[in-house]
Amino acid sequence: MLKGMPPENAGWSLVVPVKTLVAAKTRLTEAAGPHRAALAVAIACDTVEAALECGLVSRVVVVTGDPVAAGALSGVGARVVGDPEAGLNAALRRGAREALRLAPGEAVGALQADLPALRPAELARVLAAAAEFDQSFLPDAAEIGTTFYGVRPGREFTPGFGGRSRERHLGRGAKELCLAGVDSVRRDVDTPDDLRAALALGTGPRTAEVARLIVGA
Ligand SMILES: Nc1nc2c(ncn2[C@@H]2O[C@H](COP(=O)(O)OP(=O)(O)OP(=O)(O)O)[C@@H](O)[C@H]2O)c(=O)[nH]1
Ligand SMILES: C=C(OP(=O)(O)O)C(=O)O
Repeated sequence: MLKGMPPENAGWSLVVPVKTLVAAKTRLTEAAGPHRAALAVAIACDTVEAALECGLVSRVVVVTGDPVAAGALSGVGARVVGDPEAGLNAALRRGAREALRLAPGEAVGALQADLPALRPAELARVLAAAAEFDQSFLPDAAEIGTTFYGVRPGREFTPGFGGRSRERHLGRGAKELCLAGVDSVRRDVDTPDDLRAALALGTGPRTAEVARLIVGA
């Protein structure tokens, strides 16, 4: 590589965790009724499809132990690996190992699976900003959790998702990305209000279709 030139491979491998569908999106149980599992799959597929449309994303590795989710997500272009069944961060580390096996020189990020309004151009802004730091993250819309955590090539991938993960990532020295105009990357969907907010931003087609079946969404 010539001095001063950007690295030849400036792409990102993104790891997306998808929990077993029977246990997924429980905060939407009442709102989604019999459509809860379909909604979880639709949201994850719209998220992954949009991520793969981002020019800075080389691949998406989905970690799941669920055969239905695995089939749907490989159908939209993700590489799927099994879940070690040791919690969310262990699943993310498993996905990161696969990403590094496939592309040792690439940056690795974790992206939540519940971003159905994700816009590829907004994700590109986040990834371009993240590339400036060894370790960084993007807080969720509520500023309590995290929707993206990433590391530059060669840096240790140590995600701290779960609960109040914004605080945890800050405490571990990850750089908080403070960017305007990336609402779609921060708009995670856990509750009926979140779903309404995502629909107002404009979701991918699968989420919109399932949401039409849910009264009040
Ligand atoms: N592969 C994998 N993904 C997980 C695991 N735990 C959580 N996730 C995923 O991580 C993200 C955040 O998880 P949670 O907020 O705990 O679960 P959720 O299904 O989004 O919602 P709730 O059931 O309402 O808590 C979701 O995309 C989950 O699918 C796990 O053990 N393995
Ligand atoms: C797991 C997390 O998200 P949520 O519970 O909001 O899905 C997190 O933000 O770390």
